[in-house]
Amino acid sequence: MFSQDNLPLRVIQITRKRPEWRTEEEVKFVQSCLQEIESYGSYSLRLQFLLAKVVRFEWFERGRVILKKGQCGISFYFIYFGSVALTDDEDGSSTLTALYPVVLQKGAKFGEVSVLKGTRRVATVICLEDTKLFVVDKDDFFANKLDEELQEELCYRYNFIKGVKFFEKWSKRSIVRITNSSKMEKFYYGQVITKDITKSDSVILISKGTCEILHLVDLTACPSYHKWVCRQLTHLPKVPCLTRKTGKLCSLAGFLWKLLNNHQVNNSELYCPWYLCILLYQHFFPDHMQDRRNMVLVSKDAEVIWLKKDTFEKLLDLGKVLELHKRYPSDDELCQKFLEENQWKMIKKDLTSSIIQRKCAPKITPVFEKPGEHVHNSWTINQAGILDLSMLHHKHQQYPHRFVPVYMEPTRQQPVMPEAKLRLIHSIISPHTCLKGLF
Ligand SMILES: Nc1ncnc2c1ncn2[C@@H]1O[C@@H]2COP(=O)(O)O[C@H]2[C@H]1O
Repeated sequence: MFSQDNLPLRVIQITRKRPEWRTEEEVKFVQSCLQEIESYGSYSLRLQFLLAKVVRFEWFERGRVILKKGQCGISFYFIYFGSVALTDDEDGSSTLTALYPVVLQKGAKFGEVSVLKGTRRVATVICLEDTKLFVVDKDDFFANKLDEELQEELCYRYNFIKGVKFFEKWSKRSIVRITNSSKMEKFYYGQVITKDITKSDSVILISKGTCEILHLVDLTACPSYHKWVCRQLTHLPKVPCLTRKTGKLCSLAGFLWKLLNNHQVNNSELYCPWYLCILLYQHFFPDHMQDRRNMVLVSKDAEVIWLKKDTFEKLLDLGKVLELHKRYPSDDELCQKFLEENQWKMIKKDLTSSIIQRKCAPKITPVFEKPGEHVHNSWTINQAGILDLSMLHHKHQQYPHRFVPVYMEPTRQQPVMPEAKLRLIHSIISPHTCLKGLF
């Protein structure tokens, strides 16, 4: 069951219990719901868990003063829903007259300054609308050693950022600022960190482990792929899709052949911050240097630190940022790499199968017969995501593959291209002379 703003009522019930009465499963549930709050989500998972154990829920009406300037700090607050204004007077009345009062919205936190430093409140906080808050009391905070945890994590982030070569000339003050606006997160092996780093609003530092940058390449748009296919199929008597000037493998145009191109980055590359470039160039480089291709960042058991783009931008020496520019390989270069790797994969595959079956293959034989007319209608992708160009030759065999139309010769009955769905391919088997019999 959810309240009006999607806060599950169960969270309210759980947070009414004393911390020691909450089960681990309940605390995890609260933790997952509090992810909505940005400032909470910026803590490490361990700290989030500890906070979820002690938070309690509170609801204030519009106009209510939550805390007053000059009081001792006994709690701090996360805004789950609503907004508050900060004022310098005690009753908050100046919010009505101030031209630009400081307003904190859903996702922000406040009241932590006096709690952590043991000082008096530096401002009065008043609700601008009905506001839902999660409160952490000072006693619970210190009893659960959250201050130590908070400090330890902050130090870790600070030291890590300070150690990155890119930041070596930054002042201590700037590093403290960027550290305070950063957050740390751990990702499992294979977990997507961001679907498109070029659109990310953070700069990502990899503090532990390795990441992969994956980029989808449309092979049909790569000249290298066209050349390669021509080379592979030169012995075919007639392949209209390759020879027609306007055709240009037009039959493949409906597909996006998936090429997963791995570019690995890890924390050993800390001092070679090209991985920063990937994230930076979209925002900070001149237009002609920008690369807007979609790139997915995937964790290989990585821990990352997100730096807020806005804070980073404010502190950044834009003159220096150009030094970070590095060109990412073009799609055609990625395609070439893929084809090279593919060739090696296929040699290995052939070698393995020829060793396994060598008794049955006494001499080198071309495996494929001349193809018939049917070849123009279908190539296949098998269950393992392998595009099998050699299947063109097996006209008599019925393979349990899903057939993918490649080229339909325009006839009167069938003048249009067949519908083709996007397919993933991991490698390509091409017609070639088999290694069978060599060993
Ligand atoms: N300029 C500001 N921007 C954001 N938050 C502020 C600002 N000034 C004060 N605060 C918050 O208002 C809170 C008032 O109580 P504290 O002094 O405990 O902690 C303070 C901060 O959390």
